[in-house]
Amino acid sequence: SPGDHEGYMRLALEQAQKSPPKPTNYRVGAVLVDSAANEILATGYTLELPGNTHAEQTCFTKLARKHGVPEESLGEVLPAELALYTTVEPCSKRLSGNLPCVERVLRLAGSIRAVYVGITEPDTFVAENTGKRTLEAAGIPVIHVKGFEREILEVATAGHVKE
Ligand SMILES: Nc1nc(=O)c(N)c(NC[C@H](O)[C@H](O)[C@H](O)COP(=O)(O)O)[nH]1
Ligand SMILES: [Zn+2]
Repeated sequence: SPGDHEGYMRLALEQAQKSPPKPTNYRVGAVLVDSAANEILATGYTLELPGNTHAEQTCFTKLARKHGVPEESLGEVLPAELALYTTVEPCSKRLSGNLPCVERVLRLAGSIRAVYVGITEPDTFVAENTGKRTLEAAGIPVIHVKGFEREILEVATAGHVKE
């Protein structure tokens, strides 16, 4: 059932499968959950919204629009007990120079209480993703939901040239 960690990660993987394959990023899916109400607040997948957009970023953009606030002030209008599920851990650096999703999660640290990830980021684009350390230092645990690693990696890298 979607009410448990595996259920939400499966939903995030279903989102990732909608992402158009590209050699320069991963196909990622994310689900933002109000864990107190056990309700899904938003879903997102890489490139769902126009521009070079990430799955997690998309969840926040959608909610900001829904609440009529800029993404930076989303923390003021969101419920206080959220969980972010993302198939690949949030980025700590983006080769495009856009704001990493770890920074976007940190802005919502009062609401997002935990981040659930399917896999850590491979080192294809960024040698070392420092997101888990950064988030946990801010009091946001990053928890690995096991069992989807092969499927998530296959979907994430579908646009990459196979060696
Ligand atoms: N967690 C996560 N969600 C995404 O939706 C996505 N595309 C990535 N990808 C991480 C990867 O490190 C960056 O995609 C590259 O660093 C290129 O950066 P851009 O995406 O062009 O800003 N990671
Ligand atoms: Zn990102």
